[in-house]
Amino acid sequence: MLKASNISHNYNGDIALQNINLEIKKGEFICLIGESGSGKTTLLSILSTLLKPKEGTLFYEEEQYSNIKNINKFRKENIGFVFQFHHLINYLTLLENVQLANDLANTKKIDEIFTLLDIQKIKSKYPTQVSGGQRQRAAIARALINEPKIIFADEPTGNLDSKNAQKVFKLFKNLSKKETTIIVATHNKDLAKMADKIYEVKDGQIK
Ligand SMILES: Nc1ncnc2c1ncn2[C@@H]1O[C@H](COP(=O)(O)OP(=O)(O)OP(=O)(O)O)[C@@H](O)[C@H]1O
Repeated sequence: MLKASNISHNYNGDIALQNINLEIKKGEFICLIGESGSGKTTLLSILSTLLKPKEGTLFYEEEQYSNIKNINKFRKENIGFVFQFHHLINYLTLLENVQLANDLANTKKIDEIFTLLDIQKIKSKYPTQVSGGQRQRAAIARALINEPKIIFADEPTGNLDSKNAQKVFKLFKNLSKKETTIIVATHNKDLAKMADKIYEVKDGQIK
C-alpha cells in the first residue's frame, strides 16, 4: 500500500529524519511513537504527502509519488487527515462541517458515519456546544466522508481524556479491520498497543 524508501529530511541543515525505510500494508493499523522532537510529525507529514522529503522515494500502491500528476486529486481520493486540534469550523454544525468536505455525500452515508462515531444525535450542534471527544470524532467523520484508503492522524488524542482517547483508538482499530490503513503518531504508549505494529522513532530513525 505504502512504501518509504531511504527517506531523509532536514530543516535548514538540522537533521530530522535519517534513512527511513518502511512498508505498510493495506488495512494495517500503525502507530509511530517516540519522544517529543524525535521526528514523528515530520515522518507523518512526509508519508501523508504534505511535506516533500529532501531525500528518498515514496510509493503508493506501486506508484511512485513523484510521478503522480494531480496531487490534490490524489489526496482527496486517497487520504484522510486527523490532527490534534480538530480544525472544525465553529460557525458550522458538525453535520455541515462534514458536508463541507464532501458536498456530494448522500444522507445515508453521512448517517452511517455519524452513527459509527456515536455523534448522530448531536449532528446539528456546533463544535462549541459539544465535548472535546465529540469534536474529535466529528473531525474523524470529516476524514472518513471521502472513504480514504489511508488515514493519517497526528496526536489525535492529545486533547482528550483517557476514555475518549480509547474510543478514538478503538474506532481506528475497527476501521483498519474494514481495510482502511491507519497511521497514527502518538505519545501514548498504552494506546499504541492497540495497533498492529508500533514503530519507535528515535533521533530521526526507526528503532
Ligand atoms: N518547521 C520546522 N523547522 C525547523 N525545525 C523543525 C521544524 N519542524 C520540526 N523541526 C525539528 O525537527 C525535529 C523533529 O521534529 P518533529 O516535529 O518531527 O518531532 P515529533 O516527534 O513530532 O515531536 P512532538 O512529539 O513534540 O510533536 C525536531 O528537532 C524539531 O525541532
